[in-house]
Amino acid sequence: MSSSSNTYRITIVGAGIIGLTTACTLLKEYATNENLQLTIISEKFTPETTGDISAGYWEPYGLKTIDERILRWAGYTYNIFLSEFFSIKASCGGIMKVTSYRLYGFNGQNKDNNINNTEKPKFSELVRHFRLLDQHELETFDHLKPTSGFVMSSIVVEVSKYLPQLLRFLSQDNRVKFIKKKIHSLIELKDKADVIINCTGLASRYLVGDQTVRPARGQVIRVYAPWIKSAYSFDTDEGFGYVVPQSDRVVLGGTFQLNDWNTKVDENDTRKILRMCAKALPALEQIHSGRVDVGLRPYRDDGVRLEHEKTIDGINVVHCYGHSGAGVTVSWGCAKDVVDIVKTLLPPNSKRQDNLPEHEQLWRLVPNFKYIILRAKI
Ligand SMILES: Cc1cc2nc3c(=O)[nH]c(=O)nc-3n(C[C@H](O)[C@H](O)[C@H](O)COP(=O)(O)OP(=O)(O)OC[C@H]3O[C@@H](n4cnc5c(N)ncnc54)[C@H](O)[C@@H]3O)c2cc1C
Ligand SMILES: O=C(O)C(=O)CO
Repeated sequence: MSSSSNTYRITIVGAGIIGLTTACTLLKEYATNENLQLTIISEKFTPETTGDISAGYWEPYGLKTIDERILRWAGYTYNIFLSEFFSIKASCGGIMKVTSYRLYGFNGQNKDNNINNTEKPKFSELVRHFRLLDQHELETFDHLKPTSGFVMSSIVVEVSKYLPQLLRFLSQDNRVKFIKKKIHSLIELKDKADVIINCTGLASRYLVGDQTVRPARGQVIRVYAPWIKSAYSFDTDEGFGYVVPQSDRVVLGGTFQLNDWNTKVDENDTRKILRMCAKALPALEQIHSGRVDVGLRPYRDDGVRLEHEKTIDGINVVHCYGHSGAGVTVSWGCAKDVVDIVKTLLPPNSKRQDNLPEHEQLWRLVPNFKYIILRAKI
């Protein structure tokens, strides 16, 4: 399997949130493998990845089904992000805990028929402080007149601040190499890697010929609204809207347009997003400008593809793509499963360094990381 020097040559294609989270998890699991050579090849790096545009909000969204895998990945990711160690030490990595309100039904029409006043979303058991809103609380959103809703503690990851932290963490390890390049076929890597990890998102449509991966176009607006400190998502008569606070801007969304490849700003979408969000939070009617971003979520008909494939050319590939609107939400859970598969192909030569919780191990392995965080914080 590996080259004669028993070197473990692993190549990750894609440096979005999925690729970089996977790389960090690999370093944790192969902490004492001096024989590891990890190459990260990507056409684009932050801030040009899909995640950089995203609202970075924790909630499984934009998936045809929220199955056991999604719940397991999302729950694991939630705990990593909310662990004391991670949120304190990584706070300047753009990670925030937010109170989040989800409001169903608009003007009393409960369009989302499978949600009523008593039903909870599948992920309610995964999060802290989840509670259904009572009638009095629902009435405080009288401009929307929701029929039901809930409140919980969620997480916001400002990906354009977070990915640079992961890159710094990775670049502290001399086993890691970065290559900024577009590859046209995995065969190009055949004799250079023992295992390839495909984290190319929507581009997997071309790179591995998966025609079930399609764009789900998302447009968002970043506005200056410092009075908004909670997250809101809601139904309106024009669709699903959301308001997600980040460190110095608030992300207003959004659109979810399947098979729409347009990456240019659509002014009608901008006006619609502002109208929807102002229905939920009328003070937003004062907002007339912001930075508009467009991204193409990697939607996949059968959901996330996370599996090992031995190609006809004998290449070991572990695929991890198709996260649609939930790539941030499931990132650490997916990375763990990907690396568990890699470990069956290239067994790491040691167990964890001590019995620290998973997230502490990850960051404790590279003291500089904490230093980087503290330095960045200063
Ligand atoms: C508007 C919007 C809002 C969103 N909000 C949220 C949210 O609130 N919460 C959430 O969880 N998710 C959200 N998402 C979804 C989330 O952004 C994606 O699920 C996630 O970014 C996918 O990550 P990825 O690493 O798989 O793909 P990408 O970020 O697209 O990264 C793929 C990488 O592969 C590289 N690549 C592709 N092809 C090649 C090639 N041939 N050779 C070399 N490199 C290649 C690219 O350059 C890129 O670096 C949102 C998305 C959008 C568009
Ligand atoms: O727009 C998206 O993809 C989201 O996940 C919003 O939270």
